[in-house]
Amino acid sequence: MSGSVLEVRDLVVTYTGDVRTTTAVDHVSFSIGEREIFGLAGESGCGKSTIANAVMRLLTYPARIDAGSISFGGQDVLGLSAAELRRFRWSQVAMVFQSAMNSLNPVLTIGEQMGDIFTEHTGCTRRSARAQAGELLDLVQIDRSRLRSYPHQLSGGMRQRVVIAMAVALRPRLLILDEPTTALDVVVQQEIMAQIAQLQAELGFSVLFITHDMSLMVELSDQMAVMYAGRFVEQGPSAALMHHPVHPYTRALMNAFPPLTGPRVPLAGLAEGVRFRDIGDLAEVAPGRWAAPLSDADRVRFEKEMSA
Ligand SMILES: Nc1ncnc2c1ncn2[C@@H]1O[C@H](COP(=O)(O)OP(=O)(O)OP(=O)(O)O)[C@@H](O)[C@H]1O
Repeated sequence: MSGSVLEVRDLVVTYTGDVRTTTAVDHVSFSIGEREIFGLAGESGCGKSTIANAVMRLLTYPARIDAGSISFGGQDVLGLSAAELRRFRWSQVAMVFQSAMNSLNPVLTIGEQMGDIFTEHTGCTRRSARAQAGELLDLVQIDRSRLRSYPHQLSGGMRQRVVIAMAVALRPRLLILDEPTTALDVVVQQEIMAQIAQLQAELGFSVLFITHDMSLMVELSDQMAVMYAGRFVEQGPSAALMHHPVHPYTRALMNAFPPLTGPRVPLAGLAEGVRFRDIGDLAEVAPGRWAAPLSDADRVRFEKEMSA
C-alpha cells in the first residue's frame, strides 16, 4: 500500500440542467497521504465543493458521478452501502462546511449538540457523552462552562471552533475543510487556522483543505492543487507552487490575494472575459510537480494580460 488515505482517480461529476449539462469536475486525480494537508484552491464555481461532496458521498440529483473512482484506506467509497456510509462519515471522514458555525442548532446547548455525536455514533450513556463533550471543548481551548451555552451566546470564532471540535470528535482519519474561515475576520481566521494545525499535529489526521485564499493555503498545506473550470491546472508541493508557479492561472491567483506577512505588493486581477480555452491533462514539469500545458494562443493572451 502506498500510504495514501484518500485516492481520487479520474473523477468526473456533472450537473444535469434543463438546457445543458455542466461538467463541474473534469477528470480530476489526486491522493492525500497519512497526516498530509492537501490544499485545493481555485475561484468560486470551479468545482472545489463538488469534489468534497463527492468524497463524502453527499451529491444528489442533479449531480451525478459519471466516471472515476474514490478510494479511502483501500475501500471503494462509491460502492459503500447506506449502513457503511453511516460508519464512514464522521468516524472516518468528517467535513466542516462553508459557514458551518451557522449550522449549529440554535435551540440546543453546545453540550447537548456535542454529546449527541457520541450517543448517536458510539451508543454511550448521556453522562459519558457529556464528559467527552467537555474533553472536546478542552481540545479547542474553550472553557467547559460553555457546554451550557447556546450558539448565539458564543462569538463566531468560538462557534467555528466548536464545529471543528465536533468534526474531530470520533477521531476521523481525514478532515475536509471547505472554506472554514470565510465568514470570519482576518485575526480570527488566523486563530482558527492555528487551531486546526495544532489539532492536526496532536491527532494526526489528514486534511483536504479547500479555499480560494492562496495565502492561507500556502501557509497550511503540504501539497496543493490549483483548479480552474473543473480541471486541475497545477499540482505539487505548496511551497514550490508559491515560489515558482508554472501555470499563469496559478500566478494570477497568487497575485489576487494580499500576503498576510511581508511587504505590501500591488494586487493584480484576471480581467473579465479572459478565459482559458482547452485545459490539457497535467504533465510532469519537474519531479513531483505537474502543470497543464498551454496552447500558444492562451499563453500569449495570458502573458499579455498579466503584464498589463
Ligand atoms: N445544484 C447544482 N445544480 C447545477 N449546477 C451546480 C449545482 N451545484 C454546483 N453547480 C455548478 O457546478 C460548478 C462547481 O460548483 P462548486 O460549488 O463545486 O464550486 P466551488 O469551486 O466550490 O465554488 P465556491 O468556492 O463558490 O463554493 C459551478 O459551475 C456551479 O454552477
